[in-house]
Amino acid sequence: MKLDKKVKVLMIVIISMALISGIFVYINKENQYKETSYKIFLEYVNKNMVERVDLSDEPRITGKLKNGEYFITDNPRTENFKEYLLKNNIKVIETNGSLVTLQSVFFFLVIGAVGVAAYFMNNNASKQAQKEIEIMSDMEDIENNSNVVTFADVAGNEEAKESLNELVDFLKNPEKYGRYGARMPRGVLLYGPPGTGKTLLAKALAGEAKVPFFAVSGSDFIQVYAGLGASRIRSLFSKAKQKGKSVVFIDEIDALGKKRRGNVGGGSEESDRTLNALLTEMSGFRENEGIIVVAATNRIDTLDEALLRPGRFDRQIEVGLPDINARYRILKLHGEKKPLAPDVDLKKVAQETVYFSGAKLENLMNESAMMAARENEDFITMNHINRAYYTVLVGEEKKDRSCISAKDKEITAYHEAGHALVTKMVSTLNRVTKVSIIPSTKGMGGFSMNIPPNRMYQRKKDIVDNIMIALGGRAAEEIIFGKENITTGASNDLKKATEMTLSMVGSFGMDEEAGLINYEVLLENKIGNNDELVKRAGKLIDGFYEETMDIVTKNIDRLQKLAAELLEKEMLEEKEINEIILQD
Ligand SMILES: Nc1ncnc2c1ncn2[C@@H]1O[C@H](COP(=O)(O)OP(=O)(O)OP(=O)(O)O)[C@@H](O)[C@H]1O
Ligand SMILES: [Zn+2]
Repeated sequence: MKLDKKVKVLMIVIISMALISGIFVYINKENQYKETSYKIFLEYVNKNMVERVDLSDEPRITGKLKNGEYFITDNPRTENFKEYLLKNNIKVIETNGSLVTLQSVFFFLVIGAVGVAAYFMNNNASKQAQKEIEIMSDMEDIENNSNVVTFADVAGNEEAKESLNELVDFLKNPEKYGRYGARMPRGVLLYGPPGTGKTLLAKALAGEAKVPFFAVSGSDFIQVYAGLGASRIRSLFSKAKQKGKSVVFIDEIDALGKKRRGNVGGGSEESDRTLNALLTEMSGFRENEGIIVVAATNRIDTLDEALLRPGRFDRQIEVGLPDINARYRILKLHGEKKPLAPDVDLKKVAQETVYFSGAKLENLMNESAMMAARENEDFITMNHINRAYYTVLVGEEKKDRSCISAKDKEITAYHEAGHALVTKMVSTLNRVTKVSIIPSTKGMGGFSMNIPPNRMYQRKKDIVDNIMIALGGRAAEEIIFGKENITTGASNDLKKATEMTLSMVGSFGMDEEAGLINYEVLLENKIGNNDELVKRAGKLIDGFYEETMDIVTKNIDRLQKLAAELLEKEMLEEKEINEIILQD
């Protein structure tokens, strides 16, 4: 098929999309469902203000008030919700989906039809067209200064904030820096685990300097219609230049600028072209124009070095997981506008949320608020937070547990008790803050939450301890139920133990027999193979398992007691666990 025909197909698709989304927006405007929190909705019911509710299985439900207004709120999906409504004299209309979902079904049907039509004309064109459409839709919200974010909205991350703060003055008075002949960085790279506030920091930089914020994501550029990625980059920068001073944010930059390793694994031709366009644009604007490009990635080690050269993303700022103080501040920040009960101890919550990112902490506070609202409580209590903690960590509690046999429950109880027991036995400094055998909807049987002491470095002993903790579940299963009856429940534990053992031997030089050689370097340079490493790690892990079995066997009374308590209460708190384990 010739290119001009492809372009025609694309045009048709884009025009029909524009028409359809026009209709869609129009319909939506007509109805104007007012966003209403569930709590307010209940107030409306109590005040006898609700005329009708459209009941469905959807997560959101709609309805009409007696004053003629339409509203939309969360569907509580409780069993007697309908009865509750009827008792309050409200008309209930059962639908197989609210109007809004009907609209979207219609919407998607039409997209589907257009897509299929395009498919018949040309498979490739349709794929690209779909992508184009996605890109079109997110072009619109590129610029977004409606709710200004400032550094006050970012808790913790003090070093990153300080580093970015220097740039605020530059963004405000670029001329001043020009006068002194100072060269400001064009690009800033924020790197660190997901959800640690990188996007938030970039927004805050723009917010503090009171300049516009333009955002795109590297993943939007994957497999774009040939040449489109590059032209999109150019149009993004020309937009930014029009505004003069601004912050351009590129999330997931690794999708664009992956390290090129020979010919394999690296970026495609297309992403190379996009990356080159980005680099050209970055060196294209004058030094003191007042545009700063901020990029974010979860993995700085996979980035193409071309991106990190001077004059590009030469200022690199790590945005790490929050420590206990930062966690406390993040929790406080997200608890500010929420009615917290006096018994809520955010310091304690901060202690128990090791490895939680800012996003997870925000999620924890939000889940707690949702629970309190669902239960029509006046305040968010510690109990809500504890339950939300569970949800954030492993997913919703499975409500219907009738299908879980007594035997499965027993196995889970011994397995988790095994982890907890070994945690406390290998080091008295380890804390076990919760053990649970409540199954989650994500398919998790239970968990044992332990907090290692805060240390900058991990010692060899710490790693070995952690390997044995991971093996504790399987060891308990084998000792109680016998070699033939061990289960698949330990597969995740074995994965962790294997990873730790491999790094111990292959990366950290912590095994005398294997020596100090780093296997990653060898494999990267295609020297030798990893047979030796695998053999040695396998032998070590078997040894650790034997030791773990020893620990569990010697403490079998404690294991029995823990498991019995777990079977009775389903969830044990730190105090209860310590009482059982530390008795003599
Ligand atoms: N330090 C923090 N202070 C306050 N809130 C935070 C912090 N870190 C994360 N959050 C909360 O988490 C949300 C998500 O964070 P954000 O999107 O900035 O993370 P990110 O590092 O860009 O993640 P990703 O790498 O997944 O894109 C924020 O909107 C905010 O509510
Ligand atoms: Zn386990």
